[in-house]
Amino acid sequence: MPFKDILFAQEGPVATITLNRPDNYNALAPNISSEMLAALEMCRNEREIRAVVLTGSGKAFCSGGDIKYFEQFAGSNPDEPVRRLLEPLHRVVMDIRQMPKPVLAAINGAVGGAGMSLALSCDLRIASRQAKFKQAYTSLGLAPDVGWSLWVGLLAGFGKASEMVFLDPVYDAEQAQGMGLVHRVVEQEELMTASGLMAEQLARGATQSFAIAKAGLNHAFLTLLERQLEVERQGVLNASLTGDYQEGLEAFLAKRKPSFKGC
Ligand SMILES: CC(C)(COP(=O)(O)OP(=O)(O)OC[C@H]1O[C@@H](n2cnc3c(N)ncnc32)[C@H](O)[C@@H]1OP(=O)(O)O)[C@@H](O)C(=O)NCCC(=O)NCCSC(=O)/C=C1/CC=CC=CO1
Repeated sequence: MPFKDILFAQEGPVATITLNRPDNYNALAPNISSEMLAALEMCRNEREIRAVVLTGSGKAFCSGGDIKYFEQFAGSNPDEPVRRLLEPLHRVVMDIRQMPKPVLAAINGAVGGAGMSLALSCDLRIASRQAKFKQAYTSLGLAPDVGWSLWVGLLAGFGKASEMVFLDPVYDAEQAQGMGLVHRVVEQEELMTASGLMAEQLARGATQSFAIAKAGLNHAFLTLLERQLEVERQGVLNASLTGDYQEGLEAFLAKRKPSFKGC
């Protein structure tokens, strides 16, 4: 299947999906999510595939929602791009969680907003030492979505989730590992080798056993996911109607600090 915004490769039992919009730091617009859905379906249906790697091309893993796409709707329909993006992205996250095979995020660089949600929805994460992590939503005048509040709350805890929401620091890979957001940190040049080796180990594992165990983990920890996605959907739509979001958008595009008014 020809893809425009992702690359798809299969080597034996390991499939690799690469987000491939490097000029926009692999930002998420509707087409890239649709292509991820198609690639995930192939991974699910192809019996030979027993492990999936998700990574990004260039300097970023994924910078979240595509701010240049949001800009096209600024003013008249500010919530429209959020609506258009959320529907396929929610399905991507559900498909990753319901994939009866392990999904490994190979985090090659910057991660922001919904890009973090995407990485955290995977089963395992290896990060390059050059990776950096930013919540990003609230600095844009939006609110976390795509399961972000659930993932970060579960993995890093309520305190760190609050720090990220209110202060929006940029964490490096070691800090992210210390918080439980990534499992391993390796040198940039070793990332794809280390990820490939881990994926091969996963692909040699008891795939049916992994599928049953993953369903059990989902049931124990993620029964709230669908409800959380709905709460976040409503939240980010409400936030997208504020003046502060307009300001956040303009400030990002003008490469300046936003001046929020609180409304
Ligand atoms: C922290 C960063 C991710 C990385 O910082 P840095 O390494 O300093 O890189 P920059 O110089 O800032 O950026 C490099 C170029 O990439 C462009 N870019 C970066 N992020 C985006 C983006 N999200 N959309 C479009 N383009 C992006 C940036 O303009 C630079 O291009 P030029 O060289 O041409 O100028 C940092 O980049 C950062 O903080 N990015 C923004 C993160 C962000 O705000 N993401 C959106 C959060 S909201 C979100 O994810 C929301 C939704 C909402 C609704 C539905 C669905 C999904 O998400």
